[in-house]
Amino acid sequence: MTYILAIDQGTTSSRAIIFDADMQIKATAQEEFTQHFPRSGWVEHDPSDIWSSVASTCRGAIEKAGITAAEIAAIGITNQRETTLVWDKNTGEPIHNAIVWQDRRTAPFCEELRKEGFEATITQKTGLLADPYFSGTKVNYILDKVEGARARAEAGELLFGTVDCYLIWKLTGGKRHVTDATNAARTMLYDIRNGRWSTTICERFGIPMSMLPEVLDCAADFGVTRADLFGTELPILGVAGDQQAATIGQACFAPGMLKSTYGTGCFALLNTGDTLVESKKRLLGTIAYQFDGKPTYALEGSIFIAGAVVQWLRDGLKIIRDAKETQPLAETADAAQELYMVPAFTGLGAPYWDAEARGAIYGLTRNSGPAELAKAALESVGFQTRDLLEAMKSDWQASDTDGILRVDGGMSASDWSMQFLSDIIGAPVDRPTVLETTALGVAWLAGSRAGVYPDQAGFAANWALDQRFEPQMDEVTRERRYAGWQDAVKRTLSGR
Ligand SMILES: Nc1ncnc2c1ncn2[C@@H]1O[C@H](COP(=O)(O)OP(=O)(O)O)[C@@H](O)[C@H]1O
Ligand SMILES: O=P(O)(O)OC[C@H](O)CO
Repeated sequence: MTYILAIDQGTTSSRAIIFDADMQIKATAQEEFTQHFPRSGWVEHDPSDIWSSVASTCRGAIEKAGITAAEIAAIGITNQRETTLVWDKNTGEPIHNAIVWQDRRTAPFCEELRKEGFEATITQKTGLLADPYFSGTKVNYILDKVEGARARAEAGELLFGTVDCYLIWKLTGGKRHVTDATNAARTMLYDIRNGRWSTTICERFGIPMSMLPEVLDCAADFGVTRADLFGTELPILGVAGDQQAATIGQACFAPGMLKSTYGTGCFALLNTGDTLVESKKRLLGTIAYQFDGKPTYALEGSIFIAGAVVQWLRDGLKIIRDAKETQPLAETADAAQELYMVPAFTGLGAPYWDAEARGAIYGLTRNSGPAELAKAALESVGFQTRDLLEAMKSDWQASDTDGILRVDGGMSASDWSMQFLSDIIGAPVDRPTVLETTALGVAWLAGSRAGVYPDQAGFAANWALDQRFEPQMDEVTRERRYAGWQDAVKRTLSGR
């Protein structure tokens, strides 16, 4: 039997999944690791936690599957995007903790970039915005704050990488310093039109080009693992950032196809083919995937809080013990009460990009209780998705897919949430049988490159529907509820 090992290095946990020759999950191992919050709005990971959790989950998954490493044809890697690492080229030692995508510490530098009019250059070249979310300003921060770092970088002693790049460096024993085009596209340093690092942006950020990895296609030769790690050398043949890997796993290969992943946050990607759309609605332009040196572009809407609002009901309000309890609670909510919860816990992402906004609940009465709050929390995810889709519709009119939204991620298991989502966007929502689409996407990249999985058309044909949710809400109610949400958001924005 032949297997593929998919590594999914996420924000709060690392997962390793063994897929069999039929692309079915054979075994999974998962490990959470510590989040560091040194100050309000700062989020860091210890690079040794990232590495050790990946190494041990890989070994754990192999053991659980009851196979030997020699039966693995290839490894695929997918990862939390934008999170930034800088390490010493000679010792391999990181010079700072990894600065996580959620970290807001570089907001003042971003403000500076906006004021001097540099944001237009960033958007033109990278498709992104001058926001702390992306890697570039984080690299600049590390070079500024760690004593002697900039001089060491200029002397060619330091390397930068996103999480995929760091893992490849570790897995190959420091032999390869490479990344893939989708991860490069999230750095704010990569010119996604011309497929090369931008000298203009690197110069403005004071980042020497010698720090940057080589950029490869998503299915490519990323090197082989050290033989002592798993007992044999294994080729790494597929890499993609997690939201792009989910787009691939959902087989959104045709322009107009759209997926939305509901984990901690929500990330919607619309395939725009050869066209890099310049959003007028503050969505991001990015690379969906790159094969044979040719990028396929996407419009992306990023929402920072989706499933995390359910975690807040559990850990903050303590009105549920398990995420699943939200559904029966929401079902018993008083239909006459129309609460709106705007979960701007860490500001609002697309299309508002308001880092200063904070969460709010509107419409509370003496009769409002856990059921109404749970319902409002689940609805907030649907409303936020509608915001993204409205922005996408105005940026991209060429869709011939009837607006069908393919969903995945932990929260897509909630039927109630997916029905409300369909109701409020007024379009079908398709949930596939495999909810681990991120890992599947990257397993397919590696497996097809290794010659054990089907080609793109064969893989797309393999996509299987678990359930389609059709809109049941009448038009008048839909538009009244959405107007209520828009009003709630307007009242929540910081007005900066
Ligand atoms: N049945 C459910 N109903 C509502 N939310 C859920 C349900 N199951 C999981 N979630 C939410 O989904 C998220 C976990 O999804 P996952 O894809 O594992 O996220 P991540 O990869 O970002 O850690 C959590 O935030 C959790 O609150
Ligand atoms: O690790 P996740 O699933 O929270 O995904 C994080 C995204 O890649 C951030 O852009």
